[in-house]
Amino acid sequence: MRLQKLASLMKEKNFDGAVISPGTNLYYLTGLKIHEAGERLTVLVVSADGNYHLLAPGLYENVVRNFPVTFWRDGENPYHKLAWILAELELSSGRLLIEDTMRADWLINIIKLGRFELHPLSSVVRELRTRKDRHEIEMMKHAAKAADRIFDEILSWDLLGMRERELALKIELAVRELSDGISFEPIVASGENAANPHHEPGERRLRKGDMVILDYGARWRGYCSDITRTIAIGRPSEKLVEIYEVVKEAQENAYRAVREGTKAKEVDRAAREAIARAGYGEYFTHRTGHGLGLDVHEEPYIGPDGETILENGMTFTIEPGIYIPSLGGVRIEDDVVVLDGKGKRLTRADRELVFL
Ligand SMILES: CSCC[C@H](N)C(=O)N1CCC[C@H]1C(=O)O
Repeated sequence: MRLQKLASLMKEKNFDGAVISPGTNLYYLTGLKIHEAGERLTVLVVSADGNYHLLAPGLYENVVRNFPVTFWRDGENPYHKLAWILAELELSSGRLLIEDTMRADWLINIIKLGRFELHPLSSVVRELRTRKDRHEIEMMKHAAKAADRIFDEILSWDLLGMRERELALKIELAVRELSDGISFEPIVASGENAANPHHEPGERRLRKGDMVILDYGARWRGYCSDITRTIAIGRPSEKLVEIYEVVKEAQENAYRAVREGTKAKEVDRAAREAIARAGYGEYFTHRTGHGLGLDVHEEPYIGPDGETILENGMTFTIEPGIYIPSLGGVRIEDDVVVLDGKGKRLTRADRELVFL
């Protein structure tokens, strides 16, 4: 069904076909769970006429069923078989969409098989994926609930003296117990490390006076959640507590700015203005949010350049932050869906500052 939608979109936009390697687009379009297959060529070829054929390594002979497929075994040259599939689907030349994340060595060999004009698959598939249907939103609610429950669990742990990477591992285990897995490696950033938005958890132990950024997410049936809460260990400096309140207000303002018909950049502006008003504008160093779904970062991006007009069914994060070198940082993040014209939080863990 979704493959047929892709085919009609390709027709509409004058593309002849698509070559799709394993990843979230392949899963979204076919439901096939083919993990990144490493170096072994695995591609789905789809024509704008609605025909499609998978080329997969022999390892999948007992896995892929009821789907038009050709297998190749180790020792064979898979590109000979791919050339045959392209010819069968009348795609030996023309305007082709290529999966954005395809390995460069595959792409280089595919280019040699014909005379193509190549374009990124995302330029077309984004039109299908950015608005989630009811089933997708249910999956995302489930992933978000798991993230909320884990935050409550974290608050019951004895965090004082724990190393960042120990806490990250405990969060990862908790996520894995409640869901299908992590949506990305948890971030635990304490004290001055919290000034780095993408800090990699290390050996630092959590101590009194720290603000600690916790950023993690769960996956449910492929769909991601992504939550950030910042907690205090003991009593941090007055400046950090003030910063917390500024970020909380910025996050709330951005959330309230979410409306069907509003541009993504208006939501970003609402957060950015609150932070600038409080005098911390230069310390908010990233966009306000990003789309969320099968990928943890996808369209629509909620940044100062976000021209996407928000529509019902769009799902994204709102996660302003303030990061001050040598002092630390604060970020608060929720997942939001546009429903009935307004934003609705999917993650709902308490946003008041917790002092542990
Ligand atoms: C996929 S790792 C980062 C997850 C995090 N929630 C996140 O998306 N961000 C943290 C800082 C800003 C934002 C980002 O755009 O990377």
